Amino acid sequence: MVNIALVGVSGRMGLCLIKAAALSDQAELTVAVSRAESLAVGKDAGELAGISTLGLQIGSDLAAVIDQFDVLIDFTRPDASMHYIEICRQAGKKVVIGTTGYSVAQKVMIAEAAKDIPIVLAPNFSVGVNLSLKLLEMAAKVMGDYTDIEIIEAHHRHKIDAPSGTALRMGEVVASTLGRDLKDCAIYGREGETGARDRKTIGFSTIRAGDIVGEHTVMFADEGERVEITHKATSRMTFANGAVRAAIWLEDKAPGLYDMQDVLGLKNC
Ligand SMILES: NC(=O)C1=CN([C@@H]2O[C@H](COP(=O)(O)OP(=O)(O)OC[C@H]3O[C@@H](n4cnc5c(N)ncnc54)[C@H](OP(=O)(O)O)[C@@H]3O)[C@@H](O)[C@H]2O)C=CC1
Ligand SMILES: O=C(O)C1=N[C@H](C(=O)O)C[C@H](O)C1
Repeated sequence: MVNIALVGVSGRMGLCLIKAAALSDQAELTVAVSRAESLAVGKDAGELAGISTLGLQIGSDLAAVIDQFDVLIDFTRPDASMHYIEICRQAGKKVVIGTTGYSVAQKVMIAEAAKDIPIVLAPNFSVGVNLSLKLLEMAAKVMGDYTDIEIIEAHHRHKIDAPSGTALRMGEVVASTLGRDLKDCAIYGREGETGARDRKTIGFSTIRAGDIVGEHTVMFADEGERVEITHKATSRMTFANGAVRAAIWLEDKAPGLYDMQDVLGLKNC
């Protein structure tokens, strides 16, 4: 049994993660933490998530309960997450990170922490998106050099980062398959007199509307035909179940930086 700690429990993902951990027969939720100012502190984690009482009171200090878990799952905000990761690094605890929107410097700090502890970092924990990343490699190999590549993503109105972490990862996978660097070829939106399209660019378009859980399409467009690879998430439980699966997978892993492709065994497919 893997003992799991959750931070950011009152967030959209936090609430789903409480349910996913409670439903798992290989994991147990032993720690639930919110920001000190959160109204969730002191409540029962199960009641907060709208399931049965779990007998687990939500706290506000991860370091104080460091001996009570094996793996931390973090779906919060970049700055908060760096704080939680550092606490785990110092205590030798494993971490699953779903937070997106990190700066380049923050990503370097996560890679540094992974020299001391095992970390799974993934912008998307759904099986379908990780399968899509493999399909994108194939599509890029077959059509990428002669098609226009566009990535379109749609999310709910509360999302604070853009493009989504998943869209950026899709762009990185396509760019690296084609021997390009996403930094040099990404176009983040267009306006005004843009000129004709440069074939080597990868375009990103972002929609923020209503309660869309998460939708991604990558288009490989030629004259006369186009291929579109699309993933649509309709429930956040798909991400939460994937994160709990990653936490269980981490149990016997050595320090290092892993992703959901490692967890699903898709790396060498
Ligand atoms: N990898 C994946 O599969 C997925 C990743 N995500 C990512 O997970 C992250 C969280 O998403 P979501 O649950 O929708 O976001 P929410 O805004 O609903 O939740 C974030 C939670 O983080 C906690 N938090 C800690 N510090 C801060 C802070 N300084 N400001 C605000 N909140 C803080 C809060 O919980 P509390 O008060 O309890 O501490 C808050 O509720 C995002 O980066 C999102 O992109 C989302 C879905 C899937
Ligand atoms: O904020 C979200 O909601 C989501 N964020 C992740 C991302 O940025 O890719 C994954 C998912 O699409 C939902």
